[in-house]
Amino acid sequence: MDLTQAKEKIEALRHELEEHNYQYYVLSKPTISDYEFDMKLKELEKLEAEFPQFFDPNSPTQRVGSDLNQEFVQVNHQYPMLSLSNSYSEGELIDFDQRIKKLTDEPYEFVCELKFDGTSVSLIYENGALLRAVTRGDGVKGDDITANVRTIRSIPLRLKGDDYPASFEMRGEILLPFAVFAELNQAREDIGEMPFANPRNAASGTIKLQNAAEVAKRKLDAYVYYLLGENLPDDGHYESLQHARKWGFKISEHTKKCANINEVIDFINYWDTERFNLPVATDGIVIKVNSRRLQSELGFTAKSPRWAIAYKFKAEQVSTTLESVSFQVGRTGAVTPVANLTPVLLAGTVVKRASLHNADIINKLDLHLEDAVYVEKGGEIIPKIVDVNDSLRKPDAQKVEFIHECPECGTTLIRKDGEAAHYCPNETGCPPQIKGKIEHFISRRAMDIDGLGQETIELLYQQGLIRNSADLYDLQAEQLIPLERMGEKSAERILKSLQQSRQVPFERVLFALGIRFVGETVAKKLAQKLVNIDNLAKASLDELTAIDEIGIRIAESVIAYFHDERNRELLERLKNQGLQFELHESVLEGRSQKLEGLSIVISGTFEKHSRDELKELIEKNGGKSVGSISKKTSYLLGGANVGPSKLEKVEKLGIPILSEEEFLQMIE
Ligand SMILES: NC(=O)c1ccc[n+]([C@@H]2O[C@H](COP(=O)([O-])OP(=O)(O)OC[C@H]3O[C@@H](n4cnc5c(N)ncnc54)[C@H](O)[C@@H]3O)[C@@H](O)[C@H]2O)c1
Ligand SMILES: [Zn+2]
Repeated sequence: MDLTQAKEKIEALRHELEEHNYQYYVLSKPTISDYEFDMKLKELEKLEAEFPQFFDPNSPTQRVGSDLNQEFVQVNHQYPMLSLSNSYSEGELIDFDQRIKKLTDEPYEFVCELKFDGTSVSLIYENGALLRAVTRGDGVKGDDITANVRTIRSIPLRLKGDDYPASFEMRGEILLPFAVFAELNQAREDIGEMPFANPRNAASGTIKLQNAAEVAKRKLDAYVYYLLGENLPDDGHYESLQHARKWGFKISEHTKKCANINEVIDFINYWDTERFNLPVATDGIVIKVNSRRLQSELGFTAKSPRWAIAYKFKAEQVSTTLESVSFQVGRTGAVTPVANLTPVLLAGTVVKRASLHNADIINKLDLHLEDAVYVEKGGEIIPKIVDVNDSLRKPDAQKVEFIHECPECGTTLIRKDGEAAHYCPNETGCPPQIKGKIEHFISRRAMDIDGLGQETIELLYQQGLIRNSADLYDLQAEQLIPLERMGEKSAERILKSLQQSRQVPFERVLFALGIRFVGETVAKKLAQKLVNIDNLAKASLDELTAIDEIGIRIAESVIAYFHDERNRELLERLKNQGLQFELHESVLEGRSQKLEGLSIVISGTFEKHSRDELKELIEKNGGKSVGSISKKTSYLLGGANVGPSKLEKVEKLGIPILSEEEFLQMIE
């Protein structure tokens, strides 16, 4: 390779890696696997070492990938938040041990920790209280996510005991346990939202939401793993963590002290498969030198500490045969292909099926029946097919084709522009969709009908007693009692609960209707803004998209819903049954139009109200709360610590700044 070629290659790699960093850290939507990313990074590192004349401090090899986001206030880290160097083999670990031996004469121990796969956070404690929580950002400064972090129950807001340092920093990982992740994705799929690819992306996406109440609903969890500060209780990192546990921090019980690198390797081998029994995603093991004094002697490179290394598990792969592909229709009509495999042992469990997600993936793999396929189990729970060994393919093998008709009702499937999934459009006539809609309608967060579950719905459907949610309200005791596993008592309970559901507030009724993309939060927004169903049915695209958080996709879906004659009939019947289709009077109280036509940006921290409360006040008084400053912004509602870039912008555009006091006077 000559100099020009090297320079070109280096620049191309830097550019490509920067793009992947952005996809991964800012958008939480990576497009290549971590392994592929790390291999490209290593290639760049090698080239940069070979051609030092092209050194650049801004290269992805020299900096941690940035998660900074303009919507948050940024704060400088007291201690830089770095990455960890990665290794994928025992050999690299032995090299790591050798490098330390060269740098010091004294004996040392290692601490092995699970590498939790989430998003890192810095927590600042002062006098035993959580003062601030900040993301890693670009390593030097991060986004202030304190309000969101306060909703995580495993992060103590007040510490226990009295022997903690007056001021210190705790580092940890915010994550979403598998079970919560599965629930969240189910809820997203229920309303036709794209599910998250894995728990890590879900956690990093959640922690950057603008609405702390929404974050609280997602039930994030966190482990902490590193203490920083001046007067720490112990020189040992391991021992410090044991103290911190007594102060109320959640520390993994699987942290272990190891006397030498061989013990480290044993620990790694044990967790290579055992990690699949954990309730949370892990992607490796972190190995740290225990003594802090030695840590500071060893110091840092530009990007990572010399006293620690991450060993990353390669996702385990096995080869097996693809027997057939079946197509499942979900409750929103989305059709999911599933691969049926010759059963094979993978990471401790027998795998018979793998997710294929959508038609694009089938085409990309160029799947044929009887193919030898590689199956992998990564951060997700359901394994996936990652590759095909096409050298083993028989010449007459049959290509896997995506179906054109719904396997449940025969309707021709459709695919919307820009969407990967195929849908059965027969919303009111396709059995899984009918049942799915009714199940959603009766669910706890919607109409909350007691005594009715998936099985009973199935039964009532088979008996021809229900075809939509309004049919539920026509059910009679004598129709229910003869049903299998029913009885007078259960029938009574169902009818009573249906009766009570007539009091369920409008916003939940709206959510229960199961309009595509109208989840709980959107339903609430629509109800509060438009007050009753008739206004909603009449609302134009412009009116709908003018509402905070309602984008074109949701607006179009709402319009299409009311456009459908069958939905209008259904609503008429539900109205006649006495369900709530209007906001309750008590909610309407305290509303005004004092801020009509004003769009206000909130920034900084306030004394009397949280940012969420202020947002609600703006909306309650007819104003619009927007995220970023533009020419159309009427005011900046500024508290303490308004970001400098925001201040600069309002000055340039001549936008007046309101204090919290002034704002409250405006709406008095
Ligand atoms: N697929 C992509 O497009 C893409 C893009 C960028 C980065 N990545 C992946 O991200 C990784 C680099 O990200 P990174 O810089 O966050 O490094 P990293 O995730 O490999 O390691 C550092 C992080 O580990 C976490 N961690 C978990 N448990 C820990 C413990 N016990 N002690 C210390 N830290 C712990 C912390 O959040 C810390 O920031 C690479 O492995 C790369 O594969 C992938
Ligand atoms: Zn169908």
